[in-house]
Amino acid sequence: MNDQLLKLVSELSRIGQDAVQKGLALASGGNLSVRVPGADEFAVTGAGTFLDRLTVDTYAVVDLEGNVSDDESSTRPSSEWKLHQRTYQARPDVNCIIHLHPQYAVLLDALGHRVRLFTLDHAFYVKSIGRTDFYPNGSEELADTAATQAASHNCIIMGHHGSSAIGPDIEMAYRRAVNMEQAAEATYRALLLGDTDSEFPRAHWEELHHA
Ligand SMILES: C[C@H](O)[C@@H](O)[C@@H](O)C(=O)COP(=O)(O)O
Repeated sequence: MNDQLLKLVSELSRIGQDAVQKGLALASGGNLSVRVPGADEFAVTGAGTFLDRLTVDTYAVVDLEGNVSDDESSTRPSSEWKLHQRTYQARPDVNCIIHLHPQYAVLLDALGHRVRLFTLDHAFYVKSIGRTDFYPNGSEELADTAATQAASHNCIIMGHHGSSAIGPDIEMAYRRAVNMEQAAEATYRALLLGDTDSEFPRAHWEELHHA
């Protein structure tokens, strides 16, 4: 791993810790990846790794063709490496992918409810949410469907499974991931209160995204 990628990996490892503290992934659930902007390879967490126990040795380096670099360590890449690879192929502007298991977002989606955006930050960071049906982890179908959704959404709910949040850098991808789950929790509470349609005012939507 070159120095630039090493620096990004240590920043990403801190995000993994935070995500676990927030309950967005349990045990070895979830996987994270990052690349140096413009690079044709990315570092992805290893299969079965706990996101709050990441070190440089728990990452694998994979190129955009799917070749795993074997000169660094014997770490096997996440079972979801194709999800990361296909998303980077679909979005050259994206340099970080955060796959977590946020419970409110997944539950609402499984029950057929749309996650609504209520606050300025939900609307600004999340903007829109794509979704996929359930496909097994590591499958071509999951990787391809999520990458197709990523062409028009920065946040995706993977049915009965988890989420994928993407961004030009680690901070933006994580802001999107946590705001999507906060919006999902707010939607859940709104439904408990009997509200089925409130959300961030459309009148302010345009100015928000063209500011
Ligand atoms: C069954 C896995 O936990 C699945 O949910 C996968 O998507 C995941 O989050 C972690 O898989 P890896 O440890 O292979 O990254």
